[in-house]
Amino acid sequence: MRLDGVGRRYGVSGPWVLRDVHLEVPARALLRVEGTNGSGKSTLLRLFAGIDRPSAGRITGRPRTAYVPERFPGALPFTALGYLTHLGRVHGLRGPDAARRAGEWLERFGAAGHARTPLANLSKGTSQKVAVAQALLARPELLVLDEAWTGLDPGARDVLDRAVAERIADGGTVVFVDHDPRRLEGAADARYRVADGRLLAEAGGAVSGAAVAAGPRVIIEAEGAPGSAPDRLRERGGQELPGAPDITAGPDGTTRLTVPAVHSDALLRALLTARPPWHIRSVAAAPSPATPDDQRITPAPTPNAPAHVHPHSDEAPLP
Ligand SMILES: Nc1ncnc2c1ncn2[C@@H]1O[C@H](COP(=O)(O)OP(=O)(O)OP(=O)(O)O)[C@@H](O)[C@H]1O
Repeated sequence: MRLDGVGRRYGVSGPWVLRDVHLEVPARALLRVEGTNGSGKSTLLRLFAGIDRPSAGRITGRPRTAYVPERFPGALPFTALGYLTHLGRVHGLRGPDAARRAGEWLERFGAAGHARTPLANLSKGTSQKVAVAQALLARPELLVLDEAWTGLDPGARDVLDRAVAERIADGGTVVFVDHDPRRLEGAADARYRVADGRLLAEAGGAVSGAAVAAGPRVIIEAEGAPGSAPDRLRERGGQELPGAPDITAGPDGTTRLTVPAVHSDALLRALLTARPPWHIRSVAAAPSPATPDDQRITPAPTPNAPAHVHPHSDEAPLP
């Protein structure tokens, strides 16, 4: 998708909230948008999402897009499952597929018990789970998240982190706004700031998703507790873990997970906080043509976390 000279103002003579935005949105990338309150982030995300039109310039090459708005219209006359099934059909899924995926996402977010609850009666957090699930249902090529983590419990926040990694591993692009600087910290391929109506590229971003995939990689050797068998992880191709690691058998019964370096912290966190937790044996830079030696960069346990972490009871188990 491409934005050429895009501007937006509300009303014919209102002030320009955004002006002269030029951006090529790459495939397979995570883009972060920052800015102070009222700077125009949500305005930009609504344009990305295709639910608003620019007042100037044009947007071309729109992929299949889904959007989690900053405020979810919760008073619609549906149950949670009915709403998600309906949205699945709107996104082009066949009836039975829509209902199945709707149920799976409610389950994944720990909200299956509210499948038959009317949207208007859901708690704020459960309502937010439904808002996020509707966007993930149809595996969009472009996923637009406007403060989508707000109100989610820690387990659901992890599920969303993993879903973001899955979309990117699947070749998609995710654009997100979040006021917490730790959200997906270090994982964004590019960072932008909206200020004074302009979209500015921040230093440290602007690396393409393809560059992340081809860039430095980290090998984690970990030992799974019974019940988190490596085979099950491998069957799923690691798609539900941060960074969608390649998973193979390591030495001495360990599991070897190879992941782009930018996702390694998130992956370590997911392993250490799994129920039951994984034991990290080693973390090493993957050999590359430039650095042929497999340099051990940290022995087990990792310096920032004990080898065994007793996970918070809200943490989601690994698949
Ligand atoms: N529908 C609208 N009609 C008129 N003005 C609007 C409308 N939507 C947004 N604005 C104005 O556009 C400006 C940018 O708003 P926007 O919601 O995009 O900011 P934001 O960066 O997302 O803010 P926040 O961090 O508080 O969510 C604000 O001055 C806001 O009042």
